[in-house]
Amino acid sequence: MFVSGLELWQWVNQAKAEAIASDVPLAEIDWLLQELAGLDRLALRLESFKDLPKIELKLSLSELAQLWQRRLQERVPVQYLTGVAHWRHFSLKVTPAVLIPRPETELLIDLAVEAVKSYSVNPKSHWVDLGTGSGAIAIGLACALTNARIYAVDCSSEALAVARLNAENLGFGSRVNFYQGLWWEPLAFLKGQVSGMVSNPPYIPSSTVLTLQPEVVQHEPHLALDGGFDGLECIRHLVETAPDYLESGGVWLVEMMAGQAEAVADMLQSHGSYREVQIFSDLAGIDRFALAYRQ
Ligand SMILES: C[S@@+](CC[C@H](N)C(=O)[O-])C[C@H]1O[C@@H](n2cnc3c(N)ncnc32)[C@H](O)[C@@H]1O
Repeated sequence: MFVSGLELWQWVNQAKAEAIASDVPLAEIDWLLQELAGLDRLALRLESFKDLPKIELKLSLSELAQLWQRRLQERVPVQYLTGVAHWRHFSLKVTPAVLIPRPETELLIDLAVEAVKSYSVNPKSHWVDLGTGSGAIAIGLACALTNARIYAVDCSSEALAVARLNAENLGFGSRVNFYQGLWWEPLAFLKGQVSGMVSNPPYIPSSTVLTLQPEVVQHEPHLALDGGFDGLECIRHLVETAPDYLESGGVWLVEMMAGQAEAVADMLQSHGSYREVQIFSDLAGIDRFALAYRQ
């Protein structure tokens, strides 16, 4: 479908006014047009696309307008509307079966790489991503730890289908193995051999989930959000179960919610199987990640 630059520019102006009225970030119009009109950020910022005689859209202008109304009225996240989320340098397919990977989660990969540098890594190392969702962490690990084999687990078969597709599309299909099941359960064959466990598990207290913004509570999978009554049920389980799977010196690395750092550090310290418990903050300065090494 082709539209003139002027027609699209007129639509953008209307969409901007609607975004302001509905308290939706203006940047989301750019995200939509980057995906659906193939425009780059500079052309959008300078509005230079206005002078183009024709622009190819992946859908008609009226379909674009309908999609935008779903964003405004139904509060559907723009990533579900386009089916794409950008995370690190990857374009990941997302559907409502998977959590939209968040920017803060990107730091887990850097923390894993730093942790690897601080002890000598087995070149045939096994790393796991528990609760893989879109596959973001597994793919990030496969890209950053070029000698590692990655094992990614999720209990949702719909999420795993998305994660598999992402790994294939990004060229990591042969380095990441996917398993359906509960946390470590499908990985019994790796007991005592895992060099690193990375997880962004559900960590929001059940009573808080329903108070989250409509984009999250109405559209993202609650299976990916709900961490039980205190939000710590999954993390507690990972603290208790990981020692059977991690090799000595193996890395335990988890994302958590603001306010959980002290409780998670206590769990790791008092378990007796971990050493060098550390807390790291995200770019907003919130204590967000817990890391420890298997004794
Ligand atoms: C917060 S999401 C994280 C998704 C992805 N790793 C990311 O960071 O964007 C948590 C994931 O854990 C999965 N999950 C929840 N309970 C699980 C369980 N008992 N065993 C395995 N996966 C589980 C959910 O399906 C969801 O995909």
